[in-house]
Amino acid sequence: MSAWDAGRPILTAGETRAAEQALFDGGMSVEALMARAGAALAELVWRHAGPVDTLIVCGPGNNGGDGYVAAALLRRLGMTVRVAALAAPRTDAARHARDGWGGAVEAFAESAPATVLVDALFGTGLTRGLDTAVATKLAALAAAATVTIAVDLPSGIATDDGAVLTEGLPRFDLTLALGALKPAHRLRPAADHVGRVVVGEIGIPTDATGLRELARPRLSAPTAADHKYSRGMVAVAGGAMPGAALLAATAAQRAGAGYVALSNGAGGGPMALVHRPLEALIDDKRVGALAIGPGLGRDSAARDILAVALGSARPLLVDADALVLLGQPGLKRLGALEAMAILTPHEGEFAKLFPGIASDRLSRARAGAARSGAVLLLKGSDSIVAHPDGRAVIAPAAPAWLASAGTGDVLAGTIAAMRARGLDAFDAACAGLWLHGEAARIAGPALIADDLAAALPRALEQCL
Ligand SMILES: NC(=O)C1=CN([C@@H]2O[C@H](COP(=O)(O)OP(=O)(O)OC[C@H]3O[C@@H](n4cnc5c(N)ncnc54)[C@H](O)[C@@H]3O)[C@@H](O)[C@H]2O)[C@H](O)CC1
Ligand SMILES: [K+]
Repeated sequence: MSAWDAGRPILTAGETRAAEQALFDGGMSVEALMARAGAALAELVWRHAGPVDTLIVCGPGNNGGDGYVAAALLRRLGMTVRVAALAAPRTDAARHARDGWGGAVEAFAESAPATVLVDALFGTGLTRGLDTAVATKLAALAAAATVTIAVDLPSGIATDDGAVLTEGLPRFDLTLALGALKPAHRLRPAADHVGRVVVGEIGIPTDATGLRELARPRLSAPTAADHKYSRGMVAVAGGAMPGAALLAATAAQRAGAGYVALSNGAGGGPMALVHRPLEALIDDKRVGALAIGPGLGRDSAARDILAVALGSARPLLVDADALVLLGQPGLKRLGALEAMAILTPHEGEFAKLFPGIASDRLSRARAGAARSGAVLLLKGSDSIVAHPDGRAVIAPAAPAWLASAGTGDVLAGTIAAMRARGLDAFDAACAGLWLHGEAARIAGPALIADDLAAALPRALEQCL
């Protein structure tokens, strides 16, 4: 199974509508689908909040409809549940759901708080931020509640690009993603508001999506037939700053590569690290990944080293300074390489390499991959891996302790080890990203990049 198949599907608002439409075309009614969504919501509220007083706030669309259905089911379970509406239902299905509730409907603006707040104001149909009075009231109800649950999405975030359109939007404890995850559940800043996300399976088809969540890679342990080269040989092209290249090389070793060689190193590092000139490495067909960028520097020597790497036939991982030096001519050469390259820019490096791509992070990562013909990993607290064919993977938020010097070098070395063990460029970037995030969780607070490399074997263990 590739990294692609393993991850949970993520659907945009348009893809969700199309997937629902496929069910309707097959003879299902909107009401029947809403009944499933409402049942999933009622079960979630019952399981996570228990029989305490609950307020469900409903909007005019089908998100509100889900709320009415759940209210009726929870009342049947004996729960004390109240419903408040922002406006009367505007869809047939939502009207049908409100009729099924049949109980009192309070005015949203005047509704009193409850222990559990369920936000069914707006979901994928949100077209703009909440009006100030609505946002203020929602925030007050959330602040007074003990448990806050959002239906599909917290009302006030954009489904597809992760933007928060509403000031003062509460951070919910739980979000029930209906049918599938949406980009906003994983892209920041929206993802900061969703809390724990539970996917409610309502039977919509999800296989047509081009976007998935990063999943734990499945990696095999070496067998008796393996030797150091078959486990993966990594070359790291060092430069002016030996520490960063050493970190990348050490990470490649700790991520399971059987043989790691560093060029232009200043010596030092693990005794098992081999020091060899770049010229000797680029013609060595056993080298399954050549990482360039960490510690490369930006001087003329760095340019020469990059030119040598670009002229080699080894699968490349281009990071840090090498991304900055690459420029447009380098980018063109990358796309023509036989082995697909991997680029690992952070936002600043991305902006230099791809001037004029101003959009949300997901679209930027996809456009960068398409333009370069390489797999592009856009680093950040919500890292994205994009393939030139349009597929993309979003990583769940990584520990913020990763924001420290050298952690990017460790990521580069980890991905290089995955590439050298035989994974394709996309799977290698995904696997390395997962291991890196897990190593950060293992290393814990105040980690330094060295700790991260040291924690990689324990992260790797979870993938065997
Ligand atoms: N489509 C289905 O069959 C099912 C959908 N499910 C749930 O429905 C929502 C999406 O429903 P939809 O009716 O398309 O949109 P919303 O309920 O999110 O709201 C649309 C409604 O609100 C108006 N509107 C939009 N933004 C604002 C705003 N800022 N202020 C005021 N009004 C606004 C807009 O004009 C429309 O009238 C999905 O998330 C699921 O929860 C079910 O899961 C299954 C069936
Ligand atoms: K909602």
